[in-house]
Amino acid sequence: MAKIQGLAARTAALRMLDAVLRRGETLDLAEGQFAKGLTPSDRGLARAIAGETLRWLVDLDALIDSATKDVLPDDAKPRMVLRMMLAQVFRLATPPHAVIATGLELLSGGPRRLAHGVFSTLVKRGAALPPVPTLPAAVASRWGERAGPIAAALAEPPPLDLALKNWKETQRWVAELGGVSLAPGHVRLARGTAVERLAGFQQGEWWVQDFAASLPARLLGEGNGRRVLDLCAAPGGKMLQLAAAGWQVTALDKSVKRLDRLVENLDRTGLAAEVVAADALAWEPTRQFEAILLDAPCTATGTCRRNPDVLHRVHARQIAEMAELQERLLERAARWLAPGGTLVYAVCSLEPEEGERHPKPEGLLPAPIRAEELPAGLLPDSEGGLRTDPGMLPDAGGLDGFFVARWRAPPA
Ligand SMILES: C[S@@+](CC[C@H](N)C(=O)[O-])C[C@H]1O[C@@H](n2cnc3c(N)ncnc32)[C@H](O)[C@@H]1O
Repeated sequence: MAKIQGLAARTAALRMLDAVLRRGETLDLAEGQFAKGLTPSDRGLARAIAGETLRWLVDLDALIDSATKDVLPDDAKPRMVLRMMLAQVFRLATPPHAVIATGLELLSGGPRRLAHGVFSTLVKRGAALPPVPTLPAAVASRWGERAGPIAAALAEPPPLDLALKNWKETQRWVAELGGVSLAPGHVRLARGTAVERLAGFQQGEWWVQDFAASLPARLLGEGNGRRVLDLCAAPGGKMLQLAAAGWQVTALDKSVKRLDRLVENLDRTGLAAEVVAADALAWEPTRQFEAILLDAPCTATGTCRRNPDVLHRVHARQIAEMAELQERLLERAARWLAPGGTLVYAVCSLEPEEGERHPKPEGLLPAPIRAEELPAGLLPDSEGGLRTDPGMLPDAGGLDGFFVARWRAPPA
């Protein structure tokens, strides 16, 4: 089978799509499972095919339905293969003959003629995708008036954001890497930049972190040696920011595998933190903290530009489950703050149930985020929380969707 060039990548992409759409797995997990044995370029291709198929799924299905007499079942293999074939032609500029050779091979023993016919009809007809992907109806309804701008931002994968260890060197890295900066300590590069070959990576001068993801730690300010608990810390982007800002960090996470990546990140950057592998729902600290950053587990719908699987596998049930877990984590974190200490809560979710709708944790006081603490173009909401979404800062390349809130423990 693997004799046809590029077939291995397509086979992996098909399995990844099946895992996301039928079993509700994340695209990252599916990639790790089905593309891990591929060459880096085949792995990149498999991810691109699966990612673009998920990003444009509604529009690809509309094209397929416009060219078939009988509607193909949603989960039938011919539909899945056709979605991939069209995504390659329309999004990845793959020549049709290469798409046909690999696509039909995936259907060996199946309705190849049907797939060939639908594909050729659409290509000959000059069919095209719309300029902006159509969101699944349930997602559009959840995101309400922000659905349009978010969908517009989804049309392309996002740029590459870096967080710098030393903020004072922002202009140096902007010049050296050829990027732009939206705030001190931030550099934005064009999408598709190969990270590991860039100057400063091996030396640990920066790490990859979406600009929105850098905002929660910024809202804790300078540490000056004070103790912060980074609760749910792995793989550690925010932990590195806190350590670089002079905090004495305790980084806790329950995933040993993700903590391995956190330790690698500490080694590469030469920053320090106490690392704790524990379940935050069971763990108890031996002393209180001057600050806590709770970057809670969430549905991650705010990362839809990079992870378009969230458009299809996150539903009301997952949102409700995450909201309940976040509530329990918030309750515990609130008890671990020293008098006068600050709690910053963050989620990379676009769902209000995981953000704005969480009540203030019992026993804490509001510590509203102020406009002057935020980068140009972003404002706090009327309650002093911060909401970002991919449709914001459109001229600068957008940013992930986050919700951030801040509270304070009463003084002693
Ligand atoms: C949003 S990610 C954290 C990202 C991280 N703060 C960063 O900046 O790189 C959420 C993390 O919560 C962890 N997690 C989920 N449930 C947990 C629990 N009960 N106790 C501790 N960690 C948990 C997951 O393993 C995951 O690493």
